Amino acid sequence: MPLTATLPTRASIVEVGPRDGLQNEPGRISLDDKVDLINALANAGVQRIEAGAFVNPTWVPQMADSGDAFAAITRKPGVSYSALTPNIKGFDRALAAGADEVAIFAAASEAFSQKNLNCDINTSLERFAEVVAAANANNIPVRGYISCVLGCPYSGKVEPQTCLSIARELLAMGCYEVSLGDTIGVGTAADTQRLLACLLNDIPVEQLAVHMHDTYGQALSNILAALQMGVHVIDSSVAGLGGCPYAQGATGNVATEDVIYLLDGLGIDHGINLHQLMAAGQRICDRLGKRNNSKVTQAHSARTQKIL
Ligand SMILES: CC(C)(COP(=O)([O-])OP(=O)([O-])OC[C@H]1O[C@@H](n2cnc3c(N)ncnc32)[C@H](O)[C@@H]1OP(=O)([O-])[O-])[C@@H](O)C(=O)NCCC(=O)NCCSC(=O)C[C@@](C)(O)CC(=O)[O-]
Repeated sequence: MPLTATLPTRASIVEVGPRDGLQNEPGRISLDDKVDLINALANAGVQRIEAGAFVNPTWVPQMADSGDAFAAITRKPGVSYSALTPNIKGFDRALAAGADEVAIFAAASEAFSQKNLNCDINTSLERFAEVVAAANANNIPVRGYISCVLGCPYSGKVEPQTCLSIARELLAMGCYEVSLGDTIGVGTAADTQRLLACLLNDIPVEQLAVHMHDTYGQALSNILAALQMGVHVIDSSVAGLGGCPYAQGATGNVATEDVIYLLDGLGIDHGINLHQLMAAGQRICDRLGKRNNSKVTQAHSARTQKIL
């Protein structure tokens, strides 16, 4: 059977570069650069953009100006601009900023929960339930994340069953979708299949997304494994920006440009203009003075000696 026969015909990208990407940048990022990146992503056709995080600013200083970023972007009709909200204080800030959607983020390991949220998993879920109730009251959709689904930087192996029970709780409290994060990019396609096989016993595929970091170079094969199992919402970060401040050595998410190239090759619709996306990714890398981690952009610029 041809590979494409088993795949979805359309996929949706959740662009996390302005949040997951920039949160890990060591240097200062100007508000103008952030806003320019978010606008450029929307203009390239990205319809779901995680534009900031209303977390404790002493924990993640790069996200401290998220309210200013939301105020300064040019909102494109049809685009959802979302933000991370770890607690009710974060939700109130997101609401005031006009976020279209918020995201709560649990971990599949106690050790990571403590490092990332300063509390255990149960306490984090109690806080999230408050956020979801407030979001429901304001008609704001809530996305749930689970970090460390394929391994934890502090405690190692994570069982699919643990992820399933947290996913069930996030959905039961009112999340419309759960994004499965391989936060440290250690999983392989076989691990991804095992995890999804467990979750799909109980959760409709429409409620799952994958969020693959590329530390071990496995992200695209993990995404292909997920597509083969019907998952069609994929988180990615332009130019492969990022990492996780609480997972030392973890590199960025899979580059959005590389996911788009894969989807194009598989004949899966996505609605994003690859050239505009590459230009947006290169511009933020130039401004940050860092290497572009998109293999597609690297190949393209080696061939043409320029972007665009
Ligand atoms: C959960 C907390 C807030 C607990 O942080 P805490 O320090 O335990 O909070 P607290 O309740 O004890 O409050 C301490 C101070 O922080 C303030 N505060 C408290 N909350 C907020 C807020 N929302 N916004 C602004 N200020 C806040 C609060 O008002 C107080 O201020 P003070 O009285 O001292 O002046 C903290 O641990 C935190 O912000 N964690 C988030 C860390 C983070 O952003 N990590 C990266 C994102 S997760 C990730 O990258 C994984 C993901 C999603 O991408 C998926 C994947 O890759 O797998």
